[in-house]
Amino acid sequence: MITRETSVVIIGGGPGGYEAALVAAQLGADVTIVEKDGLGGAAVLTDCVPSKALVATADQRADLDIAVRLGVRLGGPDRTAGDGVQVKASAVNRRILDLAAAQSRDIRRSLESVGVRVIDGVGRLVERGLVRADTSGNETVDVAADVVLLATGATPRVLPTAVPDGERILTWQQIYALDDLPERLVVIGSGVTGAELAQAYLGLGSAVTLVSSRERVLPGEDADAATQIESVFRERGMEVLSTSRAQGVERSGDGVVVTLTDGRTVEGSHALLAVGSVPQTAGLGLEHVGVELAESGHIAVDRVSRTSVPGIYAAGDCTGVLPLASVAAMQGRIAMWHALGDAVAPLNVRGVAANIFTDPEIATVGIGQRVADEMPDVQSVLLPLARNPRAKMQGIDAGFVKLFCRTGYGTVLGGVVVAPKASELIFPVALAVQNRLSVDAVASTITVYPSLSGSITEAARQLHQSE
Ligand SMILES: Cc1cc2nc3c(=O)[nH]c(=O)nc-3n(C[C@H](O)[C@H](O)[C@H](O)COP(=O)(O)OP(=O)(O)OC[C@H]3O[C@@H](n4cnc5c(N)ncnc54)[C@H](O)[C@@H]3O)c2cc1C
Ligand SMILES: NC(=O)c1ccc[n+]([C@@H]2O[C@H](COP(=O)([O-])OP(=O)(O)OC[C@H]3O[C@@H](n4cnc5c(N)ncnc54)[C@H](O)[C@@H]3O)[C@@H](O)[C@H]2O)c1
Repeated sequence: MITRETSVVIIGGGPGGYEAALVAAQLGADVTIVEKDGLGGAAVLTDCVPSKALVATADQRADLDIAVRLGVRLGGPDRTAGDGVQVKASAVNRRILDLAAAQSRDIRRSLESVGVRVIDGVGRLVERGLVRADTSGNETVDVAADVVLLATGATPRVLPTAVPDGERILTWQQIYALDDLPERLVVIGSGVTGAELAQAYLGLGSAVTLVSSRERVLPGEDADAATQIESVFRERGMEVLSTSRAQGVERSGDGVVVTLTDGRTVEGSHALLAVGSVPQTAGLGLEHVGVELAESGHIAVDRVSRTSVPGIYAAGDCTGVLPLASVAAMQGRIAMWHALGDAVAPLNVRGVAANIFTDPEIATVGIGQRVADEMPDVQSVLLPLARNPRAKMQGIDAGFVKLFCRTGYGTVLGGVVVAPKASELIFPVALAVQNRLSVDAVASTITVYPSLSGSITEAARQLHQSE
């Protein structure tokens, strides 16, 4: 039985930390959260939320191009969508920062409303069961803890030869301070962050060069999806430099020069580093209590978020399990359910739906092509969206639905959707994967006509397993 005296101290107020705090408060614990930059964490203030708001702005402009293809004329008979449409970066960025700040305030309000004590400051472990916070008001506060949750996130990786200056050599956390749109942006790194932001700036009107260290962009993703997105990038005028690694970036007059490892150089007005993240574990006092780190520097945890030290849990990007806000939040909740004796199921990353907010979006759940290729009893089908009647009406010419199922049984094991708003379309596939539904169960569900989700039931129909 939990008593009010169970003291939970959480270091880090991102999704991993604040969602855990809400659960711990609900279970009757005495909860303190220590956050140094702002509630909501990097997810809300600099990473996930601002980037998705920027993408939403770019999408509005891209929709104008579709409108013109559908016969809409703007401003006169010969005007194309791009004519006269301008993006005011300062207004876009102001809106994004305001939106992030408002979300951070909402999170503070909801935490305080359930009695969570919020300390604005830097937290660290002094010994097992004791957290010290150096507050923004220059005080030192010690809080005794029966349970500690470390949810300190990660920070952008920077190259020693490309030191961000916040003006022209930028991390993704610094782009919202710009007053003007970069005229010629060089994005270094074609992982999810690089791909999303490169396309967003292209859509807003910047000339963009993407420096991709691999043969294709989004190397970790479904190859069919990544190949299609790279084609879209190139068709819309992005310069993609494949198998190119940045050696360093230097300022040069009013711009930057990016030197590649093969000696070539790329000039731009700005460079954006999107070369991954490093876990934020330095200075946390982990060595005082013996919390083990993995070789990558992440805090090692099991599927119920336990570290190597009893009573100390960790969640989110500092664990490196799967760097998504949704997963961080679930790891944090699981930690509290486990620590406070509530019913808990271990984290299942296979059921996690994820989305890349390019245009079109790429949404995935369950097994992917790579795993499917290694399993002898998996069947798959890929249906291009171009054949879908709704897609034709909406002027959608790229995208597809791919489904994986177990041969014989027909159980849905995974799927990939490449489409506008794929993040919404993946839900029925996620529901099928999570609940082990068969392709026949999906196929027998009547969808709206015409709708993009019709392609999901059609793919399921094509995977019907005959006796
Ligand atoms: C550009 C970008 C876009 C993304 N988009 C998405 C998306 O669309 N969907 C998605 O699911 N995920 C997305 N992610 C990933 C997502 O942002 C992270 O998985 C998520 O932020 C992890 O949450 P967290 O709580 O672990 O850490 P964070 O959100 O980083 O929060 C950790 C907090 O801890 C604080 N902290 C650190 N050390 C201390 C200390 N010693 N004392 C006090 N406070 C401390 C930090 O200041 C920070 O506020 C994106 C990531 C990036 C980089
Ligand atoms: N929509 C979303 O949910 C979303 C968005 C952004 C990030 N994220 C999360 O964050 C994780 C990390 O993504 P990320 O893109 O920030 O990092 P990443 O590590 O996945 O990608 C960084 C890329 O930069 C490349 N790179 C490294 N050094 C380079 C160099 N010198 N020159 C050129 N390229 C170089 C790497 O090869 C890699 O492909 C994702 O896997 C995802 O979980 C999620």
